[in-house]
Amino acid sequence: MFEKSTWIRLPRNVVMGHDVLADVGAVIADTHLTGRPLIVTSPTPKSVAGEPIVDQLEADGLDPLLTIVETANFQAVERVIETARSADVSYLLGVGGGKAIDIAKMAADDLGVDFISVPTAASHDGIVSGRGSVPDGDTRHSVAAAPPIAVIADTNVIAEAPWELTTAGCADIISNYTAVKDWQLANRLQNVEYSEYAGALSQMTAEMLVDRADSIKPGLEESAWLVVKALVSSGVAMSIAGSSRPASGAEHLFSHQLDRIAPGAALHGHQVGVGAIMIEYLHSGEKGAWHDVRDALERIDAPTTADELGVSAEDVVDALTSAHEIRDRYTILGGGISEEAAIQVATTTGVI
Ligand SMILES: NC(=O)C1=CN([C@@H]2O[C@H](COP(=O)(O)OP(=O)(O)OC[C@H]3O[C@@H](n4cnc5c(N)ncnc54)[C@H](OP(=O)(O)O)[C@@H]3O)[C@@H](O)[C@H]2O)C=CC1
Ligand SMILES: O=C(CO)COP(=O)(O)O
Ligand SMILES: [Zn+2]
Repeated sequence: MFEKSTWIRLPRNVVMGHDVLADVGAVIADTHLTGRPLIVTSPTPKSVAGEPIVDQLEADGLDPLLTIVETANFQAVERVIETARSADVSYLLGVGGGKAIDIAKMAADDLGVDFISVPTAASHDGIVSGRGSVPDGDTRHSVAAAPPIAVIADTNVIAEAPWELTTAGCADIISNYTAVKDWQLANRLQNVEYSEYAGALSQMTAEMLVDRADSIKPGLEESAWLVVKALVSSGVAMSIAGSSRPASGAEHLFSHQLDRIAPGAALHGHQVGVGAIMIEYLHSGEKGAWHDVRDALERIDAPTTADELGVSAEDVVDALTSAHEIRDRYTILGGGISEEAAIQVATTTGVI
């Protein structure tokens, strides 16, 4: 008897392009959301987009509330939940980078209300996904959360964001190569369920971005458009898989460990990019595709070395040797990499 079933949750509206921030009210109306909105944002995105959205919604006769998230952690999720409950909020908007969007989507999931994703930077591929990712003590949780009912990505706002945020988003996409290889390996060695569609979509997204790398330039709205499209596509792959597997393998474990070892040193996307160079080396050896991963990162101006990330050689080796410990996710790191092997991979690839 056939007993397999799946539930793929995708956004109903993906609105992207020039000045679409002005359409927030229209999107809310189209999705039939009623009641009081809570805008969850972080300090810089607050002035770039949070406050203009408040002004727009007030002019539409709504009564929006705004709250600021400084750091992505479970306490922040709890605070947003309390704020929403005490102010009788009906739905949430996450306005900002990955931090604000993750916290808003996790709080919305707990509250059982809808959530709209308004990225102000093309810095990560969680803008569409139904996953939240937050550190918790010595570990990190990738948890199921409410996928956005709508995504509003204003390419004008995103093109004006600092260039390194866009290169971080590109690197997060380039890391899909190793994430998919790790997923396939886990399928072969551990019988982990693998989705051909999600894996192919994730890989194709990385290939399309790399093919267009030379046309991705600072300050260009066309570039913001290309990168946002790729981030949406990668998020859809995660939604199809029902996990972050298509976009998160050992290179992400390495980055999550760096977050603990050298907090705030570099952007998520940049860390996973450097991780992808080394993890590709572990998959395919010295003559393998790690050169291509490194070249693709260089072409989009993303870091390829520990120095460029602002971390030490010891930090890289620590993060590599402990990456397998933080999550029950089988990758090429298996039961762990020795210190000697970590030094060798990081040295051969020029990361340290
Ligand atoms: N759920 C998922 O599937 C995924 C989740 N993630 C998560 O997302 C986070 C990484 O995302 P990232 O966006 O790098 O992190 P942040 O949200 O911390 O944003 C990075 C920086 O960009 C700033 N910023 C955002 N928008 C603008 C803008 N328009 N102009 C100027 N500055 C801006 C932020 O300012 P400020 O400091 O003022 O907030 C912050 O300093 C991690 O926590 C990661 O785990 C990443 C990928 C997928
Ligand atoms: O960053 C992500 C995908 O790019 C999410 O992955 P995690 O589940 O490892 O946090
Ligand atoms: Zn990522």
